Amino acid sequence: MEDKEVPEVPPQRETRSFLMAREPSVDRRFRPRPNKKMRLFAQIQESEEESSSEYSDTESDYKYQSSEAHTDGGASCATSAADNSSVETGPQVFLRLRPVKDASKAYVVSEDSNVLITSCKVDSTSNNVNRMEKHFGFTTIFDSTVGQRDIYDSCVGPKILEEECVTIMTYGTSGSGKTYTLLGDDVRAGIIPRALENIFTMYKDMIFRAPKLKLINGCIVFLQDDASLKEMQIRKKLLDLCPDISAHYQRLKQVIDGDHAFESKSATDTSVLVWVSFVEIYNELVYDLLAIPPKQDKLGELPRKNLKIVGNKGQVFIKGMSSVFVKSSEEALQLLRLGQQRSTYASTSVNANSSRSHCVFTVDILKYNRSGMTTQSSYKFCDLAGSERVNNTGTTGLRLKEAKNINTSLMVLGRCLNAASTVQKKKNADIIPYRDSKLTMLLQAALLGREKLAMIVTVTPLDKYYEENLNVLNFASIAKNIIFKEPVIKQHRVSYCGFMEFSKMSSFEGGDYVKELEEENVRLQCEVEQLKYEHVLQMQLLEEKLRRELTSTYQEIIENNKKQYEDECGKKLLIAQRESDFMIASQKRRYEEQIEDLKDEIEELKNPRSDTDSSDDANDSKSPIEIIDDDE
Ligand SMILES: Nc1ncnc2c1ncn2[C@@H]1O[C@H](COP(=O)(O)OP(=O)(O)OP(=O)(O)O)[C@@H](O)[C@H]1O
Repeated sequence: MEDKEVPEVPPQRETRSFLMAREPSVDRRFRPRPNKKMRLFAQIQESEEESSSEYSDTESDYKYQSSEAHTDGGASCATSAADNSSVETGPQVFLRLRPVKDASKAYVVSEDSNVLITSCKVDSTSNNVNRMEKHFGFTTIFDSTVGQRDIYDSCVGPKILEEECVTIMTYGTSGSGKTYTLLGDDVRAGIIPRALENIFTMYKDMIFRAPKLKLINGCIVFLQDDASLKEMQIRKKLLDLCPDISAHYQRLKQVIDGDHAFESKSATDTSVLVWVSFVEIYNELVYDLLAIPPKQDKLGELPRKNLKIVGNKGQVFIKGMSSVFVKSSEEALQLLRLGQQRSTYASTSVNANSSRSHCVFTVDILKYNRSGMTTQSSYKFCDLAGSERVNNTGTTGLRLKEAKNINTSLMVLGRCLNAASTVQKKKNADIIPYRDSKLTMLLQAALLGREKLAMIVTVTPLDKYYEENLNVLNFASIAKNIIFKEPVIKQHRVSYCGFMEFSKMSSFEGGDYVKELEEENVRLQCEVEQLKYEHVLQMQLLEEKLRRELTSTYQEIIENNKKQYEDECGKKLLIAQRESDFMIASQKRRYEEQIEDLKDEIEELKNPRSDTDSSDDANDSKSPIEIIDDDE
């Protein structure tokens, strides 16, 4: 059908928009192939040479190092394309359908799982073109029954094994499962935790324990002892800020180990250093999600500094971005969680926990070989914020501003992909407009075909999202049509003359032995540095322990004294109480006696003595006893 409708060389081709469904179908299997494939890289290179200093925000103090040898620890920074292959490559575009109740019948997956056929059965689109049956081709389509393990094995696993520079992005409408695909949940680990586990298992025996090499402003730099120590301190500070995920990590690891059998590499002549960074692009501003907060500021309250994306001679980097040295997948995951806590989420009408920013988590792997060659491979995991309808969803205020920024940057991404896929057709190719948004500036290496690009498109197969899904699918089909004829650079290579001074050594007799000794010396120096650092840490821990012990001893003494004092006081109180009871009792007795006396007195007063006497006399007279007075 397309063969007839699309002329091979259209006289005036309409600029395609990823926002509009393409007419009539976009399945590239049925479309005519251009006779000549584009040499995208060459054209871009040319345009970039002209404009490498044009960025509005590229005031960089970065100096691109030439390929000549540096003597002071610098690199001969010849980014090499030695691993180039001259085959045509393009982005891999996968489709993942989210499991939903009452899935729409408008989406049908072809038997070979490569083509999605859409046709509007219900009246969920106003656009007649959208009602037509359309075919969208993908590298692979994962229906809602496909789990996280298979997604990883198809989309990411092979790329980790190939040790290339890869950008993996998730794209889709809000709530369709982009973040779920990348991160997963407590039990269903996503792509990133699996990739980290894969990387650290693969390089298990090669992981270098001290940060001696670092990617600074796009170049691999050898760190002197003090700089290396500083990196260790930064790393410790950040890890201290991270949430404790040990239980969660153990659960995830168990799941991942059950799902995959990652293999370890054994290369005794290579050391591997792993660094991670995490940024978000929120309202067209770039924020570092792994920045150390200024002192006394709590998490969440830190004043966020907007960072600049800098480009220079094909290298893209974020000026001042934190890159953290990690020794295990757990540490990397801890930092990922920390960044996640700091990134911008909000509740929207379609997702209670919607990402309001584009997040890019990068894992840089630096490999130092005994030969003096250092290579770098990077994995960028990019969680794009969901495209949203803003017109009739009642979105207002900050959410509206966010949604507009998200949609604009996604539109620029669509334009870049469109430019990349059409540039082959025009003699004077359009420059890919990657400078029109922060997102595309950051991802330019992938957009220009210098790094591999894998896109996982997520779709919620419900009737109500039909039109939005068509936009997403059109976007995906544009990406799927890109062909990079120019080879993808698999790894950036750097030779470290200042580090090892191999060139000097090789001219001596027995140079190999000296080389080995020299290398051993560097290794030992690093170990000493590591031990020093661990010693400082141990001292700190010891001091802390001692303080705790002293505190508990003194607390015990204080408690004992208090108890003793209370006992004494109790005794004294008892004695005083007894004394006072005794006093009261004796006083009472005295008063009672006095009362008795007084009563007697009263009695006496009531019955005076005279009466008594007369009565006595009367009694006497009556008495039969006669008193004889002897004296008389
Ligand atoms: N394949 C899936 N299987 C199970 N649950 C899923 C799947 N995809 C998405 N979900 C669930 O759907 C919800 C929304 O997913 P998620 O947050 O990943 O969407 P999103 O595309 O990142 O959205 P936003 O762009 O708004 O951030 C989550 O609760 C997630 O667990």
